[in-house]
Amino acid sequence: MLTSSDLPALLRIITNGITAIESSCTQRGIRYPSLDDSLTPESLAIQESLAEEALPVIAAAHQVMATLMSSRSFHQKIIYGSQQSVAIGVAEAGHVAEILREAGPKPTALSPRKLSHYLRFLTTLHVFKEISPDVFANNRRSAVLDTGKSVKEILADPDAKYDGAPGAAAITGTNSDEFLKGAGHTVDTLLDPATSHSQESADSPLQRAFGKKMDLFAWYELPGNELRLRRFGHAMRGVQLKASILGGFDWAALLQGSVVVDVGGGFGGLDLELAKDHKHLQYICQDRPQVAEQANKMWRDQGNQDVISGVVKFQPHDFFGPQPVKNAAVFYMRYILHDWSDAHCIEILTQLRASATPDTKLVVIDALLQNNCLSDGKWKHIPGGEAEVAPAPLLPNFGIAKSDEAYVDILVMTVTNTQERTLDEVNTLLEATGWKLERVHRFPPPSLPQVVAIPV
Ligand SMILES: C[S@@+](CC[C@H](N)C(=O)[O-])C[C@H]1O[C@@H](n2cnc3c(N)ncnc32)[C@H](O)[C@@H]1O
Repeated sequence: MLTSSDLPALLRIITNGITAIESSCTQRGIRYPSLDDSLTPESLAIQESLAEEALPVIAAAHQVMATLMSSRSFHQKIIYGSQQSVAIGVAEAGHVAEILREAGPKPTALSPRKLSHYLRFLTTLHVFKEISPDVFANNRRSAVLDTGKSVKEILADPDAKYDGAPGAAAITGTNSDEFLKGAGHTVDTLLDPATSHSQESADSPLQRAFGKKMDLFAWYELPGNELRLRRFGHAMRGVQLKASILGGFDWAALLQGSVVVDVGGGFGGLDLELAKDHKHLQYICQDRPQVAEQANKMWRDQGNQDVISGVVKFQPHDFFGPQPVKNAAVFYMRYILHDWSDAHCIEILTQLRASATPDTKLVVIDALLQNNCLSDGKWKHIPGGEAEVAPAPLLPNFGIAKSDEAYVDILVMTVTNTQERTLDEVNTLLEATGWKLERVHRFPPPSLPQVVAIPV
């Protein structure tokens, strides 16, 4: 007798998951947002509240596609995947989401004929919709590109487009400019004996693309990169992923006046978010002098009370040098270690350890890569140490449903010549620098996990 394919099992996962989502919505008297619904905080909250239930459904749906699609079509989706980045980059550069929100003919530097082809391609990916031939409208997926500004305001000062806006437009612009230019040089960089085994950011594909030899953050400060630096800062500020910062670690339990240091904190978006809920703490956001100065000025100009009153302070500091704060309750870092090779991470963590008190906690917020096979249970003794493994026949790491970190893994190889890490790899860094892994807080994607460590 023939054994059955995985398709019936995948169908059951999809049916059970969607039934659970629908019945939860019915019980709560709400409707799960459709692709045509506006992107409101309420609809985002509904989606977030059902993220766990959605994971196996998304993983199964993609596995059905991988099973049913012809090899040629499936291969084409992979090799031409970068065309998605190109098309959405064109839509962002043309301020299309804002133009469609205002609905009506508006000036654009783009050729209407070419633009309609990019937009139609995006509609096939559920981004924008074509309501009549060559006439497009926003949908829930294209609305993420909308800065909320008027087209007139953007055209009057294009460099300020991302100031004060949600970060998706900024990260789209960053990706379709310097990141994609770097990506085109990846294979050459990996095959060139002069760079193939290098662990230095100066040897990244991005540096090769621009003909420079320096780390990404020094490069951002070169004359001519002013817009890129500003846009990157807004991209990072905009990636709030609230659970990664407000969930997990017990900020409320810290004593009144405790000092929380955000190491390499950029524009301080996370500190301002934390300060909304935890006014009893003092926040010091450290970064390169140019970034710290820009952030301080920006928030003061915007009248941010937490910055003006000193609840959140910006401090210029090079995290490779001695850490000036000697009484920190918490050192935390998001998206820092993934930008640096092991040798450089050891320098950063050693400086923090040298300034830690016996009670200081270290909170590392970065992706944790999950192997795509069954776990050997090595981290069972650490709370949160073992990631959930998907039920068969799904891929153990939930495939596309939990792939955000895998995408960034490949991205950082392009832009900083580094990789995301597994928990084993993070633990190696902690052990080498006098920190002890205490626990891991994990959240549904896209929120990043928190690795909490204490001084040995
Ligand atoms: C990927 S961004 C993350 C920003 C912020 N932690 C966040 O999650 O939004 C990396 C940050 O590290 C900062 N940085 C790079 N090199 C640094 C150094 N040597 N000392 C301090 N900050 C640095 C960059 O300026 C940038 O703001």
